[in-house]
Amino acid sequence: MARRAAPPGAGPAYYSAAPPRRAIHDPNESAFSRFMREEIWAPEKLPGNIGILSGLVVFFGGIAAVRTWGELMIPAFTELSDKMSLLASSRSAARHVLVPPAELWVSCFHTSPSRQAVKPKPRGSLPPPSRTKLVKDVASKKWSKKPKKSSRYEPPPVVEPPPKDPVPHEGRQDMRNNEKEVLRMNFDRPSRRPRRRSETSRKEDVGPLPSSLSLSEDLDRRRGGVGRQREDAGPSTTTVPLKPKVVTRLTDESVVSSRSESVEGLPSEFTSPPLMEGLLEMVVDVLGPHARPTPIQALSLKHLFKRPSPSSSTENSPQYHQYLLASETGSGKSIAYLLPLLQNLKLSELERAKSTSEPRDSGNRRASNPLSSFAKDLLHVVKLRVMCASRANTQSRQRVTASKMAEAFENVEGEFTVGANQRGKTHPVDVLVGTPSKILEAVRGRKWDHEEPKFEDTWDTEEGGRQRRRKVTVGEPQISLADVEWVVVDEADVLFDPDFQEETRMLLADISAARGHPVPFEQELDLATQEKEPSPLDYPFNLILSTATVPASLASYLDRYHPALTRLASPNLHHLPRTLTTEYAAWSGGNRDADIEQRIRRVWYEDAQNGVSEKSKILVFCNKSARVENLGEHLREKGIPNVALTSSSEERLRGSNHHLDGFLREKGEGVAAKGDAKGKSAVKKDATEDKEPPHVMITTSLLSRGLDFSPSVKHVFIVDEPRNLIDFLHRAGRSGRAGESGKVVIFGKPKGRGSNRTREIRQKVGALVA
Ligand SMILES: Nc1ncnc2c1ncn2[C@@H]1O[C@H](COP(=O)(O)OP(=O)(O)OP(=O)(O)O)[C@@H](O)[C@H]1O
Repeated sequence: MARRAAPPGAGPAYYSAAPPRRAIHDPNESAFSRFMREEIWAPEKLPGNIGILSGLVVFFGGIAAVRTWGELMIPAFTELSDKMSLLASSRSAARHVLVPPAELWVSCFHTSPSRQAVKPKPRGSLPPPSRTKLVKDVASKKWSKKPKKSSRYEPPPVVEPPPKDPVPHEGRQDMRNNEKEVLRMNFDRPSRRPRRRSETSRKEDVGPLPSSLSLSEDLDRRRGGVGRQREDAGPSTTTVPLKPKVVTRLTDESVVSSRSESVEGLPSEFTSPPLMEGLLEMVVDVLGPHARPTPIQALSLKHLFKRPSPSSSTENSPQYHQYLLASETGSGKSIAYLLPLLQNLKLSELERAKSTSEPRDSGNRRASNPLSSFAKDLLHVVKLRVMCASRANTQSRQRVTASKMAEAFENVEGEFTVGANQRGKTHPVDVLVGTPSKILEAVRGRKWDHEEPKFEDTWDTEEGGRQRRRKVTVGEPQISLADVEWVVVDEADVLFDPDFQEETRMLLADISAARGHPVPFEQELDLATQEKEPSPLDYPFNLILSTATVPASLASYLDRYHPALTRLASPNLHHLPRTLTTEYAAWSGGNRDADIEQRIRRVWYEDAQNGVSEKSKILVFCNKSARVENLGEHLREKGIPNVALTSSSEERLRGSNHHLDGFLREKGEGVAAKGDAKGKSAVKKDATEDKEPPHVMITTSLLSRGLDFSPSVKHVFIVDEPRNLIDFLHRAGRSGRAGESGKVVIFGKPKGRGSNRTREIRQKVGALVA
């Protein structure tokens, strides 16, 4: 490169003051020292390099520190995490959705490790979380020496399986199956609301119908030996000629399906014998000349008309039997138990009259059951006297006058005359009908169970006045049960459910005591419990239990306390009547009352299309009283007269039947003045005569049992989901009775939210179709 020339006149200063800056290369200098000199230590680059270098040191130092810290800490955190299963529900939900490290973090963040060592406490008792404490504790753990990991593979320690239960819990699996079954059977959704007592007690109902309702033969086999004992005992060991392995679960597919096959070998007609002439006459009168016995009646004709042989039954130890009659709704169970009962009463009365000159009226009841009008219908010829223990006939409501009693006994056939009960005379009655509580009241005296002290009492009130408690007078017993020979418990599943079982058992025990053979009575008895050793109840009278459904609690009670019970079951038990069809109606998504109204109008339109002159009667079931009232109001506004009946309805509180009379009367017929629910005994015609009778009755499960609406009611609407399948069977069973056609319409949501539920119900109802 050419050197620049010095300006003219420039001296040596020029050269020293501004020498051109250029590197002086040492030819021996290494590349590294040159790089360090020029790139690192060069004054203009040095500050930047120092910055980069310190950054790198911090970065790698940090990684190393975190790694060491992590190695030490993660086992500690894992341990903590395991112990932190006490997480509250929200956090435990987080555990399930978060990936493990996050889970660890969540756990650590919320819980103090000092709590981990102690047993998890229930939520709510934990103190507020303390993160500071966690850090402190973890810090102390950090310094504890970690055992060095061996490079050699060591197999994990062998964990011995826990020893098996020395005594296996019998039935545990069954219980689990049972629970599943309960879930399957139950229409109820799980609810967080605490159950009220009545709801809890109804829980029994929602249980599975038992597989234990097998016929007696099957039952004996399972018990191993009971059958033998019973064989010795005499005729009560009769087995049922239906398929011996009938197992009646609601969803059991193996239930006998062919009626003709199942009634083989049973009487196919009402004949005399076994019926006595007068009774046969009455059956023909009530049911018509072509009536054939239903399966349960055929079973009754075969087994319940056997009179104990003189050898097995003596004056001092007569032979008594226990029967269960179980068959679907509307299958004629009332006749099945009334015929043998009435015939037996009549025959024993005739026998007694032959052997002694004792007058007929002993003043005591000889049978007790909760059904009267039907019995009265049957008794025109055989002349037995029936009385109904209801509010109208007992002193619990108001003073009974001779005229009131005369009214109450107006329909009693035979020689019965109303006596002056008030003057201490007795009322001879052959059949007493009533609820256990009403009969107990008549037996023990009015207000026998009153909890208030039976004396007058006064005390000072807070306001300074004096309060007076009225004296409670326990009434005189009105009847004696010493002569009771037959007891029928109709709707046995209800009368032995937790709400009523105590009164029912108490009444049975009272009758036994009155007859001089007391039986043990436990006030607080859980019928479903298997804990106690059962002591069979041997009542000194004939006992018939009648029911359309047998819940698990009843089956287990009968198995344990009534081993000698003869179980007679129709093949269609726990199914809908065969003549009942099911239909599903969809909510439109708008006003549900309007949907129901539309469906009602459709029924009547179809009636008109089919040439039916009288509109069909429709029974609508809701779950709540408020819903009943609202729907009633809506229909009334739309010009559909109806009867809305709830437990708090005025008429019901008065104990009157007129609401039913109004619904069941035909056009041109007046409302019954008194007595008969069907209005048959209406003599007085009234202003309602020319009015269009209501064709719709809306109610709750209040009317789902025991009432025979046939043949008036052909349509049942189920607008709210019933509590369980048993409830459904009883509601639907108000129609399609005694071989009459009927239809049950079930409302539900076909799509959208709630449609799964509808599908589920449809499936369950489908399983009930015979
Ligand atoms: N053999 C028969 N032939 C024709 N009709 C009958 C016969 N037996 C009973 N009935 C009629 O069947 C109807 C229903 O009878 P009942 O009330 O006894 O049935 P149920 O089985 O007790 O019903 P639920 O379980 O619902 O109380 C009655 O109207 C009765 O007159």
